Amino acid sequence: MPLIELNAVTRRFGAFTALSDVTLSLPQGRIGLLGPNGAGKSTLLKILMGLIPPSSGTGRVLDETLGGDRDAEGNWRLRRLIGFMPEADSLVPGLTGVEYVSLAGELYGMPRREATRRAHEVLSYLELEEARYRCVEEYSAGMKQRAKLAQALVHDPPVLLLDEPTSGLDPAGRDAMLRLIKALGIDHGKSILLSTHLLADVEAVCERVVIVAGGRVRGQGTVAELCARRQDRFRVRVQGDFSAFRADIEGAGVKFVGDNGQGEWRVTVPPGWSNLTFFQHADARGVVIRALVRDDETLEELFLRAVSN
Ligand SMILES: Nc1ncnc2c1ncn2[C@@H]1O[C@H](COP(=O)(O)OP(=O)(O)OP(=O)(O)O)[C@@H](O)[C@H]1O
Repeated sequence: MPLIELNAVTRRFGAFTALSDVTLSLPQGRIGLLGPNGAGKSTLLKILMGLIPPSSGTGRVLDETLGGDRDAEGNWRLRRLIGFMPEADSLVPGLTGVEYVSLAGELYGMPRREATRRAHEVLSYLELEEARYRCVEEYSAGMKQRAKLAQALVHDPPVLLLDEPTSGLDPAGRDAMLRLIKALGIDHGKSILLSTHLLADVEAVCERVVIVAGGRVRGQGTVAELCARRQDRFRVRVQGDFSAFRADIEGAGVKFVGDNGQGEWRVTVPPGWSNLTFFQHADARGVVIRALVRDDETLEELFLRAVSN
């Protein structure tokens, strides 16, 4: 059964269209929802949880339908399938870690004893065992994020929707959070939709990625496929009168992405390119190639290419 299926989902807020005609079919597993701020990621997460309906279009999360005339019971079932970690600070001041997470469990419909038992369990799993009787507002940023993750896990849902889970964390805190999320997927079989504007987060955790920008899906595939679409790039440094050489290799399909005007270039090469061709053209024009080093497009650059076309 697919994790998520969406058919032409559109969401408007007044005259503004936050999501436009989104059609997706995503398998269970760890999926990155990647896009710049304002792309529509949070809107999509809210639709997937049944918090807001689509303006038009239909969809499913596992065996629960979205949209249409969902009854209250349907939305309730959907919320039991899903644990949600919001981006905004959702911690309740004055509560200890255990109280906060058990309260979330009770809100999901768990009996109090069961909710408390699970709260201890998930807090220990998320490395908050020592801190569980301290007030959540005294937690460090990393601990707060883990407490938010704990409340998403308390009812043991098969699906986790995580909105910018590394937001506000230092590098060590980020690594810890990403490691925990990945383990939830791999060791505990959770399906994860990780919404983020950070490609490195997706690379660290996810098998698949959906790129959204301006309310539309701009690309999707496995993280491995995305990496394979990276352009082959080189840094070239030449000496001599290079204008004819430049024109020759341009004619052969080389594209210039950087040029300092003094014979230092960053270029992309066409598929099947052999580096020997650089040297043959250089020879023919009496130009010396001083340096030729591989400098492939970063995933960040690839991502920018995807969202800007
Ligand atoms: N309730 C609302 N009323 C009006 N506009 C809204 C509402 N919710 C979201 N929007 C608009 O929809 C667009 C997409 O917002 P959304 O929060 O889904 O983006 P996002 O990708 O999650 O970005 P961010 O990471 O900044 O939250 C934004 O331009 C936002 O201003």
